[in-house]
Amino acid sequence: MKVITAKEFLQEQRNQAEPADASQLDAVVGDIISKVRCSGDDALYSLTEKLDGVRLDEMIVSEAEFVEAQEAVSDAFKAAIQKALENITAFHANQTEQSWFMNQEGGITLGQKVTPIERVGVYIPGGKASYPSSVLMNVIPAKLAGVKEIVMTTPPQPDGKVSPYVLAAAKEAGVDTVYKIGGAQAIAALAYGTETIRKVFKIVGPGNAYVARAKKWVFGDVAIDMIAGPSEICIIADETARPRFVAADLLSQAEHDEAARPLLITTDRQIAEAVQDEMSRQTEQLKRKTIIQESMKLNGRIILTESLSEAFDTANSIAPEHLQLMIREPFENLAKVTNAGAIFLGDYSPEPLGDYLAGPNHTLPTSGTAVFSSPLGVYDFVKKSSVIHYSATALDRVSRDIGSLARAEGLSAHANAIQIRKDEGDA
Ligand SMILES: NC(=O)c1ccc[n+]([C@@H]2O[C@H](COP(=O)([O-])OP(=O)(O)OC[C@H]3O[C@@H](n4cnc5c(N)ncnc54)[C@H](O)[C@@H]3O)[C@@H](O)[C@H]2O)c1
Ligand SMILES: N[C@H](CO)Cc1c[nH]c[nH+]1
Ligand SMILES: [Zn+2]
Repeated sequence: MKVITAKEFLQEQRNQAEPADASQLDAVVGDIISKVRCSGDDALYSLTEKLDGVRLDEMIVSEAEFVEAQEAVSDAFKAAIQKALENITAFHANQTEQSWFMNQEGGITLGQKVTPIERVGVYIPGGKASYPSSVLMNVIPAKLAGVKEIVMTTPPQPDGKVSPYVLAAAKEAGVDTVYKIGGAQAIAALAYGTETIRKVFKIVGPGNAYVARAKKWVFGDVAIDMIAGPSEICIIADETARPRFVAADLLSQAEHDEAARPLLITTDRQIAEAVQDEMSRQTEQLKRKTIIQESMKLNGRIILTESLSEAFDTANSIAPEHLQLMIREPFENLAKVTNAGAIFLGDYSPEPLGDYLAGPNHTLPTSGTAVFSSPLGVYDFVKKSSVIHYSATALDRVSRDIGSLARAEGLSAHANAIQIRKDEGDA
């Protein structure tokens, strides 16, 4: 990976404008969305044949396919899914919100009513790898929020089936229906509906550039969780960090995608060199070597800083999806982190722990959006309504003020709705 100073890195970031292929991506995604809107299921079948190389007879996963999947996965996998499900449920249970009401003198009741979104669509990526863990991370908070119907869509494998791991996780998590459709076409189907796929009210879940662009496109017609970009990891390491661990953790995210971004920020040149060596050595042993090497070359950086404080400033300006603190006193320095999707403290809290099993969500803000957004949670699956009740006496007490405000805005019908009640009370 390229070694640069913090100053050079920040300059490099500023120079990075919109990627050159953005308008081409827009054209491809726009075309897919309009095909799905115009031709519904027919478009889904033909796009799946063209883009995934699979001629589907049926897009809904059948009960027999679920049974086949349960039989295909090992007991060890089932046990691991159970453990992950328990931990994710326990963590997210803390996020549930109740409706609340407050009473004020004179017959006033005010409140906030929390209602689950009725129907949600979950996209699970499936192009380069299959992600049963993402099924749990996206479905469990929706279940805890009380969403009535959860549908899932994911690309078919070359044999026309969905990964048995993904199906087994979907069954465990309580997904209602699974569709074998991927990419922008799946997002369009969830957003606008087709003969088979019913329109949902919110779409959640990560995906590649086509999926992300499609979510941006349909936003407004339907709600979305976020625009999730390629995976990112940023590690702050001081001289106490263990190069073998640092290298392994950087590689763990580099293997997702050529566009993944592994970043190391360190105050120590020797650590930088040792991590470089370790990364080259460990990469040789890994299955997804080509993807890893490409990601390290394109987006991997080792950033040298003068001090730990400069390291934190740099990390905060990156606002990474995952931030690992592999420094002498991680807890004591936690307050210095202002922008990060998830923060991992110490040598024994590697990022994959959070990806699979610790409990917090792994769907996190990427591409710097941690400056304004949060991990996926139960709060993403509810909406709130304000509740207002005034008695006749309570309304009478404020009628003059409302009248003044309404007249100031030139809205006499507003004033009238108040005055008419006052007149009746006075009569
Ligand atoms: N943030 C998270 O929580 C999280 C979790 C898992 C994966 N990820 C990320 O999700 C991404 C998954 O990407 P993926 O590609 O493996 O799976 P994907 O399911 O997102 O994309 C595959 C689909 O892309 C479409 N596609 C491929 N080439 C196309 C083309 N030329 N034109 C139009 N459409 C095309 C196809 O329809 C295909 O079904 C990775 O970047 C990974 O890092 C993120
Ligand atoms: N690290 C990914 C999010 O950036 C999530 C994931 C799923 N499986 C493995 N990793
Ligand atoms: Zn990961």
